[in-house]
Amino acid sequence: MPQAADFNDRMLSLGLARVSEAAAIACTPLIGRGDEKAADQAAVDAMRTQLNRLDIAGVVVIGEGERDEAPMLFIGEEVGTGKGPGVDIALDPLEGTTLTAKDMPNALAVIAMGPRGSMLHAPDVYMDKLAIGPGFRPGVVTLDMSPSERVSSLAAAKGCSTNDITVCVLERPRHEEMIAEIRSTGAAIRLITDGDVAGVMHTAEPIKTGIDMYMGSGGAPEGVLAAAALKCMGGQIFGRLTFRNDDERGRAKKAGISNFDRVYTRDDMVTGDVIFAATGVTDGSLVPGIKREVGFVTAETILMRSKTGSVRRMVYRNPVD
Ligand SMILES: O=P(O)(O)OC[C@H]1O[C@](O)(COP(=O)(O)O)[C@@H](O)[C@@H]1O
Ligand SMILES: [Mn+2]
Repeated sequence: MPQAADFNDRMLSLGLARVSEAAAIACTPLIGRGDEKAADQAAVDAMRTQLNRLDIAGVVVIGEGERDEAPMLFIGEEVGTGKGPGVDIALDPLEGTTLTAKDMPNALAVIAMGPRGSMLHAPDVYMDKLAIGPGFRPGVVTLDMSPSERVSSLAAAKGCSTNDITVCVLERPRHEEMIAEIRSTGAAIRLITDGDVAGVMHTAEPIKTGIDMYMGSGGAPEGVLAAAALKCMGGQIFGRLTFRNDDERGRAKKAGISNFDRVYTRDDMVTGDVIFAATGVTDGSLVPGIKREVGFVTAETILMRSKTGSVRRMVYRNPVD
């Protein structure tokens, strides 16, 4: 099998865009139809078909779950034609199933690819996350700081008041205390109902999105995908796995994790070069969603490579029946 040195990300990245594109387009008839499962299934099927056309010897590292609970794109599944470089794949065919079912903003089809062995095998548990965009010294905010310390430290680094900071947070009962503490600093909070991959990515383009920092817990798999995105866009992300019970600790052990308290940096989660593609399903601040007009469907993909920091936006318009 060709090794990491053969990871030709220039050409592979173009193929990757077709994969997220196919997943997003497959959701088209299911946007706003109230059926999360059907939307997710459509995205998974389309992503898998397209992924298997790529000349890679891929292994799904971040996928739809373990083999027994996910019929397709399960963790460990081999994908691609097998006739190319050995690669790790992280994917979330529909990141924001509920957002899609309700036609709310920021649902994405997401995939990232790196050389074999370069991505954290994150179990399907929660991860406490903290992210900021590019241009700050390492450690200006850390997971060990309290939420208010993070806001103050970031404001000092930006040379602004805490009132000028906006933090993005998933609206969940588990975040109530954190939200109250952030509010006590005078910072603004952009509450999102779902979709923390987009939430984290928003910190990398603060002028466009108005978001300076992301914090709170969400899926660990989404943490690795967000780390892949920030590796391309610039920015810092920290993640610490959190466990609610022994079953979840067992999942982590099975994934090869022994230190349960470890704080993972962006480059711990994604250790090598990575390429990242996300196609908008519903309209978002970073990428527009699928558009339908009679006879046509249009999809927009953001495609990025960490090696060069290049960002491509690809608009695809295709006739449909
Ligand atoms: O809804 P929970 O259990 O708080 O989990 C949060 C996770 O779910 C999401 O909001 C949506 O993920 P899916 O649409 O892939 O299920 C993620 O962005 C986030 O990491
Ligand atoms: Mn998701």
